[in-house]
Amino acid sequence: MAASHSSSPFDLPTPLPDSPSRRRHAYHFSTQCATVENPSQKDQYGSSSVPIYQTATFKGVDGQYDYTRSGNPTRSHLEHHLAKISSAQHAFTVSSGMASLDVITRLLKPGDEVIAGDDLYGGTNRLLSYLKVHGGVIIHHVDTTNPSTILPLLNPGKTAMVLLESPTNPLLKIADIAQIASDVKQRTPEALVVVDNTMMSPYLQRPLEHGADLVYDSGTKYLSGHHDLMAGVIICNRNDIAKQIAFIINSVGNALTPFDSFLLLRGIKTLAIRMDRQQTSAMSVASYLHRLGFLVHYPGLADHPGREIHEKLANGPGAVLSFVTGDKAMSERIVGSTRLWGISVSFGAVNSLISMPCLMSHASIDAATRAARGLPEDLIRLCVGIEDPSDLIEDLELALLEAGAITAAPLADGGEHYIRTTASLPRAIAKLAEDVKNTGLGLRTTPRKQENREWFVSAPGKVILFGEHAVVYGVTAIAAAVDLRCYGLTSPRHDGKLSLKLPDLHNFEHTWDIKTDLPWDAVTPVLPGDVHPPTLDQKLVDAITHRALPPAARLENAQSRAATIAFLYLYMVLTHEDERPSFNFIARSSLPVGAGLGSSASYSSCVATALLLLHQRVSIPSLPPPSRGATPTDPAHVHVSHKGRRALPTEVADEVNRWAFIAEKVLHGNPSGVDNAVAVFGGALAFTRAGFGKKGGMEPIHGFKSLKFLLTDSKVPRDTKALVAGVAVRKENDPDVIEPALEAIQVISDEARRALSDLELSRESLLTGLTTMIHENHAHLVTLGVSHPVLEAIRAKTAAEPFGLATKLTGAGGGGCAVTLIPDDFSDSALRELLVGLEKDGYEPHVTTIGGSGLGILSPYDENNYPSGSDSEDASAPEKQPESLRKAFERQGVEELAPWAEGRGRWLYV
Ligand SMILES: Nc1ncnc2c1ncn2[C@@H]1O[C@H](COP(=O)(O)OP(=O)(O)OP(=O)(O)O)[C@@H](O)[C@H]1O
Ligand SMILES: C[C@@](O)(CCO)CC(=O)[O-]
Repeated sequence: MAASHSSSPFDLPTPLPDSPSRRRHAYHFSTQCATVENPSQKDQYGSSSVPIYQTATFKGVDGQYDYTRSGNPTRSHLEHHLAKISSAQHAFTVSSGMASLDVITRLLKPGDEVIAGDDLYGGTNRLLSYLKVHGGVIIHHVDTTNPSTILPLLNPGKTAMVLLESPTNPLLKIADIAQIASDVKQRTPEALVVVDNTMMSPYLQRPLEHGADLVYDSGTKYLSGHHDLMAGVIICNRNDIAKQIAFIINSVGNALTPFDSFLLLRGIKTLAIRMDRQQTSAMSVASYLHRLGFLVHYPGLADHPGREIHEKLANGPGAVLSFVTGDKAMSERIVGSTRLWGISVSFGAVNSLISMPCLMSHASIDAATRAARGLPEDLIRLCVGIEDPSDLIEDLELALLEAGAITAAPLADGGEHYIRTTASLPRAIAKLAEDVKNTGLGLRTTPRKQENREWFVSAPGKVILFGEHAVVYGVTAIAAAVDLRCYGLTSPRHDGKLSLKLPDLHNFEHTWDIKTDLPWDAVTPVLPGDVHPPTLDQKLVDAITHRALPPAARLENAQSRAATIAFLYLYMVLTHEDERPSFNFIARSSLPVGAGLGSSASYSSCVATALLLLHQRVSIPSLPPPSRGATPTDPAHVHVSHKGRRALPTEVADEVNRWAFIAEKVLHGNPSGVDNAVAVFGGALAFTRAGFGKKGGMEPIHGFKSLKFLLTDSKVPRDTKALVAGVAVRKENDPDVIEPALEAIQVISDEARRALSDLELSRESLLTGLTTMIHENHAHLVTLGVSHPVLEAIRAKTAAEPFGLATKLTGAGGGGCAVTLIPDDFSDSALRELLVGLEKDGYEPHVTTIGGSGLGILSPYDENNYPSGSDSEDASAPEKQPESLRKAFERQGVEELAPWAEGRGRWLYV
């Protein structure tokens, strides 16, 4: 055993170049899996499969092996192979996954403290409970999805182990292993971070690379893949820990048998190929259930709360998912009705399995504890195998039908589809009604009250990767949120006035007397619950333009003029009867304005959100008051910025999106709606405008998070409205040129969408494909007449040696920004050189990843801390008041805007 453990994990080295002109890359994971070689342990007969040394003892003294409990050649091969594929220094194999944990927990002493998750495999929980009673070990169970819950429990000198699963079993919760490991190392460096990696296998996740000290796997699952053996694997890099583990295994005598070592080695050869297939099918099954309206736990789904962190830690969402039906008896019927899905505990085999954790794998946790830890009794776990996914979905569909969980519903075109049955819906609806009653969440139907809060809202800009302009004519666009945002802040007034301040637009500011300065005779209000007609009320636009705008001298800037009309238009249309809220609104952006990154849509989304909140047409759940007094630096609530994702209900997001689209119409003339959809929903979307002979809608796209882009602002101003109108004219005049270009862009978008969601596509093929598509899409945009010499210069610069990068214009073009794909192997020094070069030419480059949060609203917790920025209050005792949120907001530099805003407290996101 010692021989294999001391060897380097890279015993299967990249071969030397066979000619200077032909490079060889390091072997990929699947090659490493399939190639079992241990140069320090050659077989005497050259057997191509590792032989089974089915012997208890070895003859002679001073040999490498003497007794199979301590070491066996078959096991050595296996452990060497496992260390290699896990990029680890040491690997050990024992008789089961639980035996791995048993070995690891033998490192503990009485009095030691262990911090573990609250959604753990039942067997893990059972062993920890045993240790608590019989070993004097103190166990703390916490929600590991929130690293800050661990911090108070890290007890220097006491905390000996932090035990994590990610994703957890069976709720698929995600723990930020890297963050937790870093916190643990900082506060209790002596504590070991241990990760159960069984759900992922070393193919998808290698926790040692994220700071874990010890990783264990149940080899019974994905590593072996056939449910024909039991095995446990332990890997680590630290020699001191490896020595103790080897000692324990030898003393306890639970090392893996030669025959099981042989079987496990055989299974590992196909790990990558099995996992690829199982994962792709799992995604299909998860999406299918999600579409039907079930609550599905799967980190591959766009609405999974831990998806962003998971994508940072792992190379895929895996092949286990779970979902709830709302009814335990119904879940039992579903499980009992499947034929292809075997009812069984465990997972990871080539055959698909279905189970109810509360009755099976987690039955050893008592019902009260299950309830306390939020494990639903009706939860169904699906472990997807390698069968044909259409058979799996069909079998599941029949079981759902048989159990009464779904039912056929007619479609408008005469066809039918399946929907979730109402049997479980009344509960959901009742719950929603209860939520609305308790928290005020959702859309308002009751009369408004005086609004005294400051509302702080924000929305991101966007980058269109494929399909700009064409999207206006029903072609699909692929777009994603960028990490630059517009922020809007309201502060109440009590003097019947309304003010708008736009510091980004030459510090434009104006105040209106609501009653006398606005053209109320021209407005037809849209009542709460109604939707705005598809076209703008031109009469109102004209009335605002001619009667409400400040004198021309103050509004010669076309940008502030448009922004003001959009703001007043929404304010007036949303107002009905006497409900005319009096407040100040100020908007600031970290986005370049009018540069093609959707500054108008993020501004529109902020205006729409602020106005809907002030008109009390939408509301959000409020937090309970803080337990201690807030100060300007301490909001007195746990700061969970970016953890508030999915906290804003869909109906609020939809309503904001509808109104942001109206504001966009004022600003853009004929917008497709893609920009405001990204500003509100965030992430990455394939967006198709409705009404061009095909179904409109949007679909989240995965796979963007890992891509790096360079956005270069050419600093050449342009006007989206004019550019969009220009394409319309060209399309009218020259359809034979423009129509084929639009069709070609649709093909590119379809291809990009397929490539980005194809989990089986290699990274290299994805990047090569995207590069080609970027070049092609740009060429079509040139045909549409929206490029600009400066954009071509940026393209040439990024494409030139030594960079060789693909760039296209993004957004409306005509100047504005260019987007460049930065491949994984592009060196930091080359990137620095490129940035310096671009800056030297007068451009503003910005390296970014895309796909972050959409609309955000700061939860209104600290009304007392930040007094309202009302004019009268400011005037009365300015020195005595703590600084208003508004003043602080205005004071921040553009660079500080985002971190400062984030630090204000708990942001709730769509
Ligand atoms: N921070 C801001 N404050 C006030 N108004 C803004 C702000 N940002 C954008 N706007 C409004 O949006 C307009 C810019 O819209 P335009 O469509 O030209 O650029 P963009 O949205 O950045 O680019 P694209 O639509 O091509 O993505 C401005 O003229 C202004 O009216
Ligand atoms: C040019 C365009 O396609 C994108 C502007 O960001 C216009 C639109 O879709 O509204």
